[in-house]
Amino acid sequence: MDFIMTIDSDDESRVKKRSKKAHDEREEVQLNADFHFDLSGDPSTDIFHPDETTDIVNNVLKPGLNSVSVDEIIERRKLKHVSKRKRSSEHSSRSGSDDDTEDGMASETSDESEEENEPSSGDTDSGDSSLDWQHDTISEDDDSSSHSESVLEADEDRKAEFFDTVTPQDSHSSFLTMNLSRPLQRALTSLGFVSPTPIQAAAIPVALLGKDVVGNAVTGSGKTAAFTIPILERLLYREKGIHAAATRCLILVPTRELAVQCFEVGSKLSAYTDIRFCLVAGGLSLKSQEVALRARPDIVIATPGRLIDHLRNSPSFTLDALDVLVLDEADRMLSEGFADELNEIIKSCPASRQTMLFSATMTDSVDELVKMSLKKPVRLFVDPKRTTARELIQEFVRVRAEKEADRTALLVTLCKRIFRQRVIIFFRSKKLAHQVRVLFGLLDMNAEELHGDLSQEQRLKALQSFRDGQADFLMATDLASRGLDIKGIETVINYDMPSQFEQYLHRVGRTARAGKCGRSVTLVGEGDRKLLKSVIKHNAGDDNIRHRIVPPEILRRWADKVRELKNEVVVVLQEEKEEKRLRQAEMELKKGQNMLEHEAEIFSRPRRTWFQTEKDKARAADCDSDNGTEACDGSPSKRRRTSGTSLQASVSIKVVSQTGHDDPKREKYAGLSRKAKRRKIALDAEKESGEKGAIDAAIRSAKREARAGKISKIQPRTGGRKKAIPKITSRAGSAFAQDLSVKARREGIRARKGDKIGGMSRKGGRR
Ligand SMILES: Nc1ncnc2c1ncn2[C@@H]1O[C@H](COP(=O)(O)OP(=O)(O)OP(=O)(O)O)[C@@H](O)[C@H]1O
Repeated sequence: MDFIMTIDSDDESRVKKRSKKAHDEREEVQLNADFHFDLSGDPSTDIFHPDETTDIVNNVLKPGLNSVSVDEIIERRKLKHVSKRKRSSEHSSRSGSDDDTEDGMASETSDESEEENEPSSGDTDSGDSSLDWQHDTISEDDDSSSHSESVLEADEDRKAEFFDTVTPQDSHSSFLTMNLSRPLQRALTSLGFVSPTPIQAAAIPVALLGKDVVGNAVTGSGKTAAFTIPILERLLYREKGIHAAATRCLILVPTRELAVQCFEVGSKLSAYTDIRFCLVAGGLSLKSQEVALRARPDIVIATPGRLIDHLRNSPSFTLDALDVLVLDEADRMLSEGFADELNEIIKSCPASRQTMLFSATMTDSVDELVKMSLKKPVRLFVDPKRTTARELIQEFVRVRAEKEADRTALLVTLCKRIFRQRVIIFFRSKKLAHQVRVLFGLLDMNAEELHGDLSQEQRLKALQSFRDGQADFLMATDLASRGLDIKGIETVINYDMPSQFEQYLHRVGRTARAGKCGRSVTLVGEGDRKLLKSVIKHNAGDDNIRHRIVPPEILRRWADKVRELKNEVVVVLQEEKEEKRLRQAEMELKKGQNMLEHEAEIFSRPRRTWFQTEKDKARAADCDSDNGTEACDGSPSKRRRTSGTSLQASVSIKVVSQTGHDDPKREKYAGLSRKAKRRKIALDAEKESGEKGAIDAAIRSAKREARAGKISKIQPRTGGRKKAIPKITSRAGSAFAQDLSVKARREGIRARKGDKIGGMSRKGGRR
């Protein structure tokens, strides 16, 4: 069978049209004659020898310390370079030589365009036996896959027992048939959302039933709106007024960028409502978040660490009135070592909540999380097999073992000649992403970077610049691989193959979103054979796989250029480091001055606390430093293993406690009401930790006093006749006193203060 297509001009037409020149520049691409992999070689190498830059880059980028940006340093270097060249060209013209030009790049480009008009003869990878490569790949895989598929089937049966089988009766091809309130309909129209995506059509009615949901669909399929719409619909019916204000929904996401994005989507969808959101992400001002949380926003969108910080240290903030918990990109949160944080947060939520868990990829640890935190969830796997979007064309460029040193030149060649704008490039390490960004800058290519070595401010700025089209390239680590929705990304380039297939899916999922076309290009090293097989196997389209070959003579030209700039990159990094040191010294000075001036005030502030003890924290930090990883970025397998172990440990504790028998704590408080249990826990805590326990208990009690009623609890109207407040005890009574998915013909009705739900009469609304 022939699976891999040759790229010809027709194929290219699926990518957004570029200038004719750019189009003409595309190389002739042929199938590889003898594509052969061995399992050695690591594509994730430095662009330079590691010794040359390790120290420099490791120490260069620290949050908010650079007074002079890397762009300025690059410009400075370029200027120096140009004037040097000018001098040497003057010198050579004086000496009668005409073999050099004023600007190296100009000569390079004109030379290259001449060359590009020539047929690309001499391709080392040309030939016609790519079928063998493909055939070999698929047949090997088939043997092992039959076994794994039967294991999967057994797994599916096991899961079927655990999940709810509710299926919504109507299939919705339009939002209009979902009976959503008018403010929501208006927002959907203004966003241009006419029909729900498959995951939205499946999830919204079920979520309105109040069921727990596990949602899985391919990247870019609209999962964010799938959980936001039902939440907003419900909140329109919440009780209102100053005493009713409470945080009723919590959306947890793994990265700060995703939190910001989710906040934007939520704000747009709630534009015509009075529902208030609050963004609680790390890296942003703690103080202003505290102030915002004090006002008890309806929905909090948070990253786990920062949320815990507020739970522990913002006295008025509590999750006691929470009705809905959303875990978005749950597998990423677990793989990034947030298992303990998630446990802590879930413990702080009322058991009566509705929980929705969404991700494009599901892992075993997510299964465990589902088991421990969801109640008989409805499983909505819109796309059961792990696949890419149908509209995605996936290209692969082979990097032979002996050509690994030219990987960067290969990337530069692709970006100079073919993929020139709206390109996101993924790297395994922050260091490499930064180096290549500097190199692109020196090559006059407009690039930004996005990874965990930058301050939050720098990260958001880079993202905005790329969104706005000011930067053509975004150099990113896997920090950006999840969930980010940037309009019009044409190409995703994987500088190196990620270590896991899920990671690959998320990376390439940054393009070809919401039914649009897109292209991914992956540089495949000799050691990536296994993953390449998975990718080809899970390809969703019919003929979406391509093998691209870069003409070697052009590659050679760019490789020379990259080598030439090597020292320049090192100098830029060195200058950056010096800038940073200077800035740090300034900061230390400022810090010292502040201490002298405000010592009394600073020491009078209460110490912030954390859910882990200092010992636990140190242990976790030790693990991190052993693994050479940093939170929230990159994802070397070792860290993943550690997190996995930690999750398993915490999961096993939790699972035991669910079964009930081996948990002494559960035995101790068995049979008590929730309120009595809390009181007892508070007393115990007080006994255990003396004064600190007393303070904590006092805070808990204050929070309890300030807690608002549940959404459906009707408060007496002020000024009017008092009505009896219905006592609601059950889960269904709290958040979903009625099945909101079946409310008939009530479009256009806004919830009003005092309206009743749950089958009770409504004032001013047709039912
Ligand atoms: N019903 C709809 N009609 C048209 N466009 C939609 C609809 N729902 C969502 N979109 C658009 O689809 C894009 C992808 O949505 P979203 O980011 O929610 O996808 P996702 O499934 O969460 O992706 P990922 O798995 O990568 O996080 C967004 O630009 C969004 O505006």
